[in-house]
Amino acid sequence: MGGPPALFVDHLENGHTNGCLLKSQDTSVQIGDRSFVIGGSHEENPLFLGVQIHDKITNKWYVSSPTVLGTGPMPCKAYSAIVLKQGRILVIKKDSASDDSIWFLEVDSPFVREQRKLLGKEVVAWSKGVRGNAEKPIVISGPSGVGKGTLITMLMKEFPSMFGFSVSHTTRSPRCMENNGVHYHFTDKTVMEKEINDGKFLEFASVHGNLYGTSIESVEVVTDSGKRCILDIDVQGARSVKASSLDAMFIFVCPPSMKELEDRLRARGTETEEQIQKRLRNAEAEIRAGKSSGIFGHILYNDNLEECYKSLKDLLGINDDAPVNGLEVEGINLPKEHTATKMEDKILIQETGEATKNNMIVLDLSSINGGAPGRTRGIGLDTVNSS
Ligand SMILES: Nc1ncnc2c1ncn2[C@@H]1O[C@H](COP(=O)(O)OP(=O)(O)OP(=O)(O)O)[C@@H](O)[C@H]1O
Ligand SMILES: Nc1nc2c(ncn2[C@@H]2O[C@H](COP(=O)(O)O)[C@@H](O)[C@H]2O)c(=O)[nH]1
Repeated sequence: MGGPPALFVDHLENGHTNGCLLKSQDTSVQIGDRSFVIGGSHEENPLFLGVQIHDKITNKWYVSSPTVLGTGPMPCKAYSAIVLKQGRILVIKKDSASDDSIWFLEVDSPFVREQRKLLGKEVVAWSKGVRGNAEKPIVISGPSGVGKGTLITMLMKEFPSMFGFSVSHTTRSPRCMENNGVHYHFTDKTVMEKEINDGKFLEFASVHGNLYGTSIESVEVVTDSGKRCILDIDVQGARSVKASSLDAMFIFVCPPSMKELEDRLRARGTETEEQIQKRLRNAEAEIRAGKSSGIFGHILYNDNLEECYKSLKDLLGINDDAPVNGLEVEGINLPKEHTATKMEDKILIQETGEATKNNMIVLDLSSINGGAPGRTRGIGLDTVNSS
């Protein structure tokens, strides 16, 4: 984005900071002692909308743009920006596609504060606004070899358009039947560590001697396709997700016995004897944590596979009559030219310009949930004729 134009500073110094359009395509909002200027393109990724911060007390711009977490919106002609509670800014893109019009920029939400502490730098996070209440993502954990992957494969095969798998990153080598980008994103430790440091991961953990992690993008890709996202991750990762705002359902899968777990791991034939021993040692601690940590709302025993699969479907509220198709992703169509006004938890969007039909769109934000990393769900939408 380069240095901010003097025009910005003038406007900020003159106090025209709350939702006021600075240039045809730039908007600034003030939260506490800081102004957030939204516009142009991001310093490191020109495909994304830029964000810069101005400190009112020192009257100085932050030297570099904040680290941006999550996939942000692409730049467009103009934006409205409205300050919400909990350090969030609602960003409405003008003249954009219906699946790309509503975004939330978190500048001081609990997630952003935690990430700022963790990464030791200034951070903001984007999440796209989604209409209605999509079903919660599902986190499935359990010791290696218990059958998580088998159960997930069965679910995805039976309901291909209802569920989508969050493809994790890992530093372990691929097994012979595994494909990059399908089973995992296979990567190098140094590359993955850099990406973790850049805030690209929702969670990560060292598991059985390798690094594994769920990128924010992996979850977003599934959510955007309208499918319910499934994460197959270990207990440490589940703990991190529980602490995030993903608002997921947590399921732990137990083996019928340690002997059976060992037999399954051996029969799978994918690990060396040394790796099997390591996985079995870790399994005991994982099962203890799975049962007692309070992370998991549901525990399944995978003894008989068909019975366990049926219990999983019951838990997820699907049975043989369930629709095979996933949810339609409903867009939010906004007039090209409009003004946006906040009234408590509602945003009134009034069409302007010559072709106005006196239609007002009301965005109801009273039930929004989720947020960065991922999507902000639960936006209500109403159209009112104001003539
Ligand atoms: N109920 C079951 N009875 C017998 N064998 C099973 C059962 N469930 C799964 N298996 C077998 O156990 C092996 C391990 O299953 P799977 O690979 O799904 O485990 P996982 O929990 O995903 O392991 P990891 O965490 O290492 O990825 C596979 O060979 C699978 O076919
Ligand atoms: N914390 C995370 N754990 C993950 C992730 N992806 C997989 N896993 C867990 O690792 C073990 C081993 O998997 P394997 O494929 O090597 O057998 C297993 O328990 C998975 O649940 C992740 O992204 N984050």
